[in-house]
Amino acid sequence: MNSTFNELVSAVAAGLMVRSDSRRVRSGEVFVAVPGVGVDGAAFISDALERGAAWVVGLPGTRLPEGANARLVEHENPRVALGELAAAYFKTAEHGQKLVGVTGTNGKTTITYLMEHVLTAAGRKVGVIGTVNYRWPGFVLDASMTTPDCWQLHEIMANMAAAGVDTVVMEVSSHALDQDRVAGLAFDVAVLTNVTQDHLDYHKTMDAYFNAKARLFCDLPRRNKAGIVNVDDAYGRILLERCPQCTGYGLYYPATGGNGGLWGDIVSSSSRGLHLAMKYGDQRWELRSSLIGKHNASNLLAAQGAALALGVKPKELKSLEDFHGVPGRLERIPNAGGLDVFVDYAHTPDALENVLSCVGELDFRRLFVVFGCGGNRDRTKRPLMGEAVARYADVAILTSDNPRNEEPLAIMADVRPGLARCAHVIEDSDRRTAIAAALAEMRKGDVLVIAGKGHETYQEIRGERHPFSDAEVVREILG
Ligand SMILES: CC(=O)N[C@H]1[C@@H](OP(=O)(O)OP(=O)(O)OC[C@H]2O[C@@H](n3ccc(=O)[nH]c3=O)[C@H](O)[C@@H]2O)O[C@H](CO)[C@@H](O)[C@@H]1O[C@H](C)C(=O)N[C@@H](C)C(=O)N[C@H](CCC(=O)O)C(=O)O
Ligand SMILES: Nc1ncnc2c1ncn2[C@@H]1O[C@H](COP(=O)(O)OP(=O)(O)OP(=O)(O)O)[C@@H](O)[C@H]1O
Ligand SMILES: N[C@H](CCC[C@H](N)C(=O)O)C(=O)O
Ligand SMILES: [Mg+2]
Repeated sequence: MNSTFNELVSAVAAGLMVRSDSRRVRSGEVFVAVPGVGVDGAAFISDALERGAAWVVGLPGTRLPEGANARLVEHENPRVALGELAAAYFKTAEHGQKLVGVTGTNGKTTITYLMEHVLTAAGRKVGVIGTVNYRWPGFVLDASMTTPDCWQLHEIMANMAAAGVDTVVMEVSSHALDQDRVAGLAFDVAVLTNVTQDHLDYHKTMDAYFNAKARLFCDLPRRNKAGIVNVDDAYGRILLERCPQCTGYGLYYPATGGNGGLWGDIVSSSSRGLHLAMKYGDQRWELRSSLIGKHNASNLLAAQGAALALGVKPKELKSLEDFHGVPGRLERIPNAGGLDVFVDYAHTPDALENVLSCVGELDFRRLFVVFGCGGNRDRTKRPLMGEAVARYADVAILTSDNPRNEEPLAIMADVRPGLARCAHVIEDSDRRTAIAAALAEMRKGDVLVIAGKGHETYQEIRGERHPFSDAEVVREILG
């Protein structure tokens, strides 16, 4: 029997459970057949029916097997249907939470931490969903993905609402946008950091990658919500042309004239941090931060722009001066050896360029960089990551990141051409002994950046996650 989507929404709002994995369906429930990236959920409709599904949502043209005792709802996008059903089940729109989405190749996690800090200081109760974890006051859940799947997302927001969270700040990955994981959510503020090479294994072209990110902004103008877009980035400028209602942010306002948008001037930048001067309309204010590097100046601007859009006053932004860093992002690892060691999450060419150019400006003798590239992800970024390292490193130690299901030595071979211009390269596919080799080679006055895995507490090899932390390994070796 065919039924309408509205009938189903009402039933779900009244407590009917929805599943997108046939293996989890129980008697009387709804099965949404999602056309997946790997497989087509429609192939599991029979399985769902055998387990007692009473409703099936599928693409137009979906047929139920002869004699099936279930109601069929056709929907042109079952992923969007799933999001709307999740919103109905968890009553997402009724929570009245403000929702901020941060997208872009690099800087998302950093900006969500900065926003959590400044909004909390301004008296909000904040929940954060992103790469490191999903958290709100009194709760921390392990994150398996940067942007969880749609049902889990609505469920987390409902749990946050029950705990009194009034503002949710989340990272929205390009995969999530492409797969409608944020369907059924209404963003109040969306932020674009930058679009540089990553994830071409999935999106194939930079334009497709950008267009996935741009989807976060499409619906904002219609609902009169705010977009905060980095105009120092070429794709950011394209987005601002497409959505001129968005607010641009950028560094170097004296050079641009500083009209419109939020502009930040780097008054000074050193190993002790940043001193920024902001201009927003006719308002001006300054900020000092212990975060270092131009990329963090940009992240600070983005966080301030989004906070302003949520009604935070410029003078309340001062609380950012007490923010002292994100786990695994240029995190200094104090050690008994007294060596300058940083762990960072740079795993794209642009992130390496940014973090190494910023460390490169510090006062040191030689720069050591331990890095590798993730397996089963964009192969074409590998030599470019090598080139970024070669531009700055005196000694490059090429090793494994998360090889996943690829051969570690094959991944390293993809990176190697990029390192051609680096005078001193050490190769060791074992990340622990690679770090040990770097530490053994270092002398006082040298600095080491261990890039790529940041906060991660595992290494994924042949599909299995083994406990591994760059920071712990340094402490184990140096005491
Ligand atoms: C390639 C990719 O992104 N896949 C994601 C996608 O999978 P999918 O829905 O297409 O799943 P599928 O395996 O093709 O199956 C299709 C449907 O059949 C169903 N099924 C399957 C088997 C069965 O017996 N019965 C059944 O009903 C499945 O439940 C699913 O609904 O949707 C799933 C639900 O949201 C995600 O969990 C899954 O993420 C995979 C695990 C993943 O590793 N994704 C990574 C690449 C990712 O998304 N990373 C980003 C971070 C990127 C960044 O740093 O910027 C992230 O947000 O974490
Ligand atoms: N604004 C920025 N521009 C370029 N590189 C940046 C910027 N901010 C941070 N980075 C670099 O990128 C790394 C990752 O930063 P962060 O975790 O904030 O980004 P992300 O977008 O959340 O990444 P992911 O997609 O992996 O979750 C940092 O460790 C740093 O090396
Ligand atoms: N969210 C990122 C994390 C990459 C982290 C890096 N350590 C790697 O494994 O490549 C991704 O899925 O591309
Ligand atoms: Mg992140």
